[in-house]
Amino acid sequence: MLQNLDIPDSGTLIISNRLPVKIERKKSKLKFTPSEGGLATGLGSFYKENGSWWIGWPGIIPKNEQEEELIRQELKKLNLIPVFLTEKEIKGYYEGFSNAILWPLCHYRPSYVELKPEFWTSYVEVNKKFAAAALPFIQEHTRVWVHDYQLMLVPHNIRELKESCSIGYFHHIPFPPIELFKMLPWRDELLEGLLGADLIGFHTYENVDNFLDSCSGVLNLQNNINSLKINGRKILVDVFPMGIDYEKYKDQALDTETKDYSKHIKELYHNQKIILSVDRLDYSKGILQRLTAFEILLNDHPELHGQILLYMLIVPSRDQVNQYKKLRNEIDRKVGNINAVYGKPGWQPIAYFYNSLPFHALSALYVAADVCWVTSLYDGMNLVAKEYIASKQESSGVLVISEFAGASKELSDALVINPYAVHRTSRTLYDAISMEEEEKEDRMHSSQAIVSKFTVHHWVNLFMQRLEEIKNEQRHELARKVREKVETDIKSSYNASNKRLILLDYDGTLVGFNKNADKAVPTTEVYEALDNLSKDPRNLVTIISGRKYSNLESWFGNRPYYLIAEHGIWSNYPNHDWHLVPGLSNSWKTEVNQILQRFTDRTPGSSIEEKSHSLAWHYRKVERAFGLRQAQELLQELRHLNQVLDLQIINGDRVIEIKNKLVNKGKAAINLANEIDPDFILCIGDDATDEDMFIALPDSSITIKVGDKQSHAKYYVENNKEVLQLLASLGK
Ligand SMILES: Nc1ncnc2c1ncn2[C@@H]1O[C@H](COP(=O)(O)OP(=O)(O)O[C@H]2O[C@H](CO)[C@@H](O)[C@H](O)[C@H]2O)[C@@H](O)[C@H]1O
Ligand SMILES: O=P(O)(O)OC[C@H](O)CO
Repeated sequence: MLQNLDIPDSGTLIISNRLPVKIERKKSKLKFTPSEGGLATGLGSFYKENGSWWIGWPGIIPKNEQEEELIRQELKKLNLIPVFLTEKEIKGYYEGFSNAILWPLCHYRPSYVELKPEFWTSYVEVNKKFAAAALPFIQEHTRVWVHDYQLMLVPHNIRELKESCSIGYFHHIPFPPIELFKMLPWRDELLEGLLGADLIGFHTYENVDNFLDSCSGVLNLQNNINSLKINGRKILVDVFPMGIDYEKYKDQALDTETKDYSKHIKELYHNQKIILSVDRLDYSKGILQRLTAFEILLNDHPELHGQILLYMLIVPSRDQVNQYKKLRNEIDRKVGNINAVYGKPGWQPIAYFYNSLPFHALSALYVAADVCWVTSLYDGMNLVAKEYIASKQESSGVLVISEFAGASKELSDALVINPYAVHRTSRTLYDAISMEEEEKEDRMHSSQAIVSKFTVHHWVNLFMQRLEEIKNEQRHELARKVREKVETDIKSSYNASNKRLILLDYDGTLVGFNKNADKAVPTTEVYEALDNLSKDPRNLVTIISGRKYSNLESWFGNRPYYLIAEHGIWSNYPNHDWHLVPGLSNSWKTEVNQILQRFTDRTPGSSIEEKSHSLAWHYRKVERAFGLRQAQELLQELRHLNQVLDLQIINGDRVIEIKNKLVNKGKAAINLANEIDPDFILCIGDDATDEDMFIALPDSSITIKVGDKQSHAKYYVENNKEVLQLLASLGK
């Protein structure tokens, strides 16, 4: 058994379902070959260079312990650590949950999903098995990189036991829209599993969006510029389009052996334009649609008979999963049919191969092909497209790629198709075959500029850089968090002072939010904490809120502390009589109210609150995503109007408030501070409006934000419970 690997700082512990090497038993001998599949081909060529190690399944069930040990030792030489799966685990975890639930769901095939609870049980167990296999090699400083949908629970499994290590996760396939993801009975667990990571990456922006939508819709997590907060830990979600090892494909294409083999292929199919497709056998690759489009081309262009060839290379994949078995039969039938109908002596329109090719042979095919044709119905990235481009060093060619492959977003000089539109696709294929040399070269050169820059090395570096950045941010955040040390410092300056101003926001700071604002009433703990503080004559406790003064008066009117309402418009300092800041106009209200009314009529669940000198549009009860969208539109309209009215528009927590610019919490707080001239100021708030106080108060003030958002406050606490704990501890 391996123990305590010495992974250098430059290295990473990679964990994926499949190792980049697969082992097969051929005539009772073990054969080690490179795995197919995007992740293995992408990272497999260079992970060892920086001292990384890779944990995964070698694709074989050892006959006995002796064989298992032999495999371990052989793999160890390649920096690989095997996780062996039993037949039952392969059925339940790999073929079942991974490839009969997650794969079809992520590729928009809900009807292929087999929601069997036993698949989930196996998935949970095997994810634990992978995490357990990794744990002995993980120190607190180790960088762990988990890959793909088969291991979505592993980040959480590792995080539970290794709190501070860096964990990245990359999802190589699409992430479905929330409507599909929500179908899964285990949706919460899967998301929570991923959120054990510090950085979560996807190939495209669309996937990032879908994932964040699910986090918000399923777990009710709000994101802030692609970052999420879990148990006080900040997590980043970002786009990292994967590249290929460009130099490797380029060099292989220029190799003499490759060129000779490519020439041989050309001679074999002399006078025929070779249209190449290369994929794993998978319904997501649009193989049937491709065959239909090719048939249409043959039908519409009899003059091309004998002049073109579809060279279709398919690598066997997941052949024990129902939908894959069916697909294989359908492809066999369709290819046979097209060849039978259109073929003639000396020419078959389709050359179909169902096997895996060694690298040099694949490279020769790329070199020989006049067109590379990618028809994915949905594909995370599609590396074949990029491999083809890298291989076109001395020969020309055209890439025809589906708009549903992630790679199409980068390769704008390729011919982009909708593979479902089979007639149009066949016409695009015709254009590709007949394209002028000059245009081919132009398009290929621009594509090469992109593929050679955004390589797999670039991808790894970028991902690791972002992982380090987020870890640094987490460390920084930790220092800002009010914990034992910070609390002791606050207490000692509190104890050393004689005139203390304590400014407290109300909603989100002293009490939690409630969908019904009237129900967010003060709790016994709130009264206790504030009463306790007020007992000390050196303290001036002040609640400073956006609420109407009537609200504050009804809850706290009989208390010794002071109240400031409507962001500073009303105050009962110094004699507990309410008074208004003079000179404020309300003439703007009618016009703004009309706009708010229009949005309220269009947005079920939203409401308008009229205060004496402000208007607030609440959307806490509106379906989250819809509410946010409506709020964006409303903000835009209000800002436009505000060019004339010159009001303050506050984008708060599920509320947009419009008020006179002359008053804000910052001005109210500093005015009060100037009047009483305290030697200690504590100010706590959670909202955008509280930022005005954090900015306006003197630097010596202790400012605390509730919830760790971007803030001008010096410190933060997680929630209102922590606020009350802190206040209670000061009162002691
Ligand atoms: N017959 C054959 N012989 C030898 N090699 C063969 C072969 N057929 C295919 N391959 C190789 O297998 C790889 C396939 O990678 P793809 O990106 O095209 O799809 P895949 O679905 O496996 O990858 C998943 O991961 C990748 C990487 O993230 C995403 O691009 C993709 O969308 C996602 O589904 C290529 O490197 C290709 O060269
Ligand atoms: O053959 P599989 O099932 O390991 O799939 C390989 C693909 O790269 C999955 O992303």
